[in-house]
Amino acid sequence: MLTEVHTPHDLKRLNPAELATLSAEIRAFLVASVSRTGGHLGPNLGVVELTIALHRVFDSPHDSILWDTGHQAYVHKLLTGRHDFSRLRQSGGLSGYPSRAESDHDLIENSHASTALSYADGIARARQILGVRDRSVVAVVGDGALTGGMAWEALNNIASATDRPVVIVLNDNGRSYAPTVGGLARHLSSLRDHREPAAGPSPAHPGVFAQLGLHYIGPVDGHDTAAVEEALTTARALGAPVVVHCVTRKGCGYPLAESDDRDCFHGIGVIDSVTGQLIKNATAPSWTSLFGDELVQIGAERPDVVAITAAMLQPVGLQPFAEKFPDRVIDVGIAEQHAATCAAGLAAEGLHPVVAVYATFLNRAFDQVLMDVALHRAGVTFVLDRAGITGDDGPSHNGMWDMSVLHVVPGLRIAAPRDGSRLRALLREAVAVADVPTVVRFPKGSAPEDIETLEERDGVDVIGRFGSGSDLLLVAVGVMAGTCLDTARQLAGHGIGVTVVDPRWVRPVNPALLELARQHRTVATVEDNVKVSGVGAAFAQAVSDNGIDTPCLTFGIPPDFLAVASRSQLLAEVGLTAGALVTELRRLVTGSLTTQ
Ligand SMILES: Cc1ncc(C[n+]2csc(CCOP(=O)(O)OP(=O)(O)O)c2C)c(N)n1
Ligand SMILES: CC(=O)[C@@H](O)[C@H](O)COP(=O)(O)O
Ligand SMILES: [Mg+2]
Repeated sequence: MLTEVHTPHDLKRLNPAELATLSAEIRAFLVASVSRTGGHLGPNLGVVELTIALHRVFDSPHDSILWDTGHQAYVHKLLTGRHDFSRLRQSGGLSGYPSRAESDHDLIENSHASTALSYADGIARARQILGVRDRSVVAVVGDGALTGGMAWEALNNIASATDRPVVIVLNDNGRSYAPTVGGLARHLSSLRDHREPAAGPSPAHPGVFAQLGLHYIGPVDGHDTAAVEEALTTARALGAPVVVHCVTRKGCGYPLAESDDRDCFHGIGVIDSVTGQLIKNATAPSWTSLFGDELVQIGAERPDVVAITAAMLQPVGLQPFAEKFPDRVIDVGIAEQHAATCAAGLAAEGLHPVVAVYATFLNRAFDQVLMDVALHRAGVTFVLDRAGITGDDGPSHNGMWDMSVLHVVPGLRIAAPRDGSRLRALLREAVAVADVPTVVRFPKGSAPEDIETLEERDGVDVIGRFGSGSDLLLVAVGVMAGTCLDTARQLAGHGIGVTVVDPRWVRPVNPALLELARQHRTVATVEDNVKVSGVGAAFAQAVSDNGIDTPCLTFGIPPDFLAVASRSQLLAEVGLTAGALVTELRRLVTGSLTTQ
């Protein structure tokens, strides 16, 4: 059946029995394929019937179907002619999120949660202004995404006009990774319990959506294609903003996922689809686990240390801390802005909060970090996992902007550990700071072997000396230390003397680093962050401000979005490999040496 569906129109002619067969085939396909590649299996198993119903009732791409976060759009991709999932989230393969380059059925590529309703409001307003009345706007939003503040800013606007229809499909499976938290989760649960057989436009119980003035249809069994179709048909005919509350199960139809109380196989690696076990098990400990382990030890010594997650307790490594100190972990939902300012409140009362988020998601809380935390000199520590190029999770998941945006925050200190031992040490140093915000950032995956310090210079670690002379000072930022040591070894082979240093704290600039710059003919900084206003730029500025005439070279990620590919492929693409650095540095250093 699935092989015969190339466009949504092919769905419209299927009878209920054929639709049931199609659902089963899609589920089998997802389990088989995503087990082989990794990806968001649980969320997509939960929206099979919902997506089929959507594409039978609405006429994409004439009608706009928006996916919040977009990690649950695999079924949408299958129904819009994209059946080759063999290279999912790999270079040349399908993106793990909607992608306009792949299809005109895809509109939102940003995989940051809680944005779809704002897009929907904008599209609906544009169509009203332009007099376009025959194109529906549908936004699929999860219960987790609905815990994000932006979603409520949008709801407030969508509810502001009864003649500007937006169909909001609430995909309520009761979970983000873990069960969704807060008053909203409780309210949705109460709406689910008032399950009404008919999907009438007026609620039997005026829930929050009805109170806002939105029509409410539901709760509807999100795994009953016919029931969802009926509700969507009613919603479409209303010609007004409406919430269709679909109750679904994450991982539906795959018992290993449905019964997984950790996260219902939210995002899996390569697994054995029969046992559910990870096949590619990393050997070295992950950065995340090292952070989580050290924080537990700190928590035992420091009763003032508390931890905050934005609906990602397990992915950011706070599970062990939560098990040990259940009263000192706060899950705010997908609400990074609230997390930052709530942390400022916690700090104001004398606690030391550790806010653990993925680097890319802290972008969302920049103003809160700047004004609510730093302006108030609050001792909050932000731990940024997935910092730098992550790669396969797409352009909006690379954690490549944090050191640029955070460099303008007065007083804020940034640490970039080069290995697990430095992570442990720098985390301790960070939580010891009570009068300014601190940041510790590290990449996805396994931590490298420890890189020992040859000599410590007032906080700057000299980690390598190669060849003779002081031709080049190579400043390695965090995880780039290994690459810089490889680069230095090769440069020495070409007669260039290199000192490799790790500043550990990259903001503020350490005076000892300036002194080292003074002692070398050339300086180069290498960072897994956007070049623009990153560590290299700030260091070059400091060198200049201090009247040091050493030429400074900056190596980082170019300020552009990166395509879907592996981390290693993208590092090569942006020239952050030893080979590329050697070529570039030989040219630049030799050139600058000859002019001196
Ligand atoms: C701003 C932001 N923070 C965190 C995440 C990580 N994240 C991706 S999906 C997800 C849970 C989404 O839950 P829900 O919206 O209910 O969708 P479901 O997976 O249940 O279908 C989270 C926290 C994100 N994508 N964006
Ligand atoms: C969709 C989303 O934002 C998360 O599920 C993210 O994809 C997880 O990333 P990791 O797989 O690196 O934990
Ligand atoms: Mg959910």
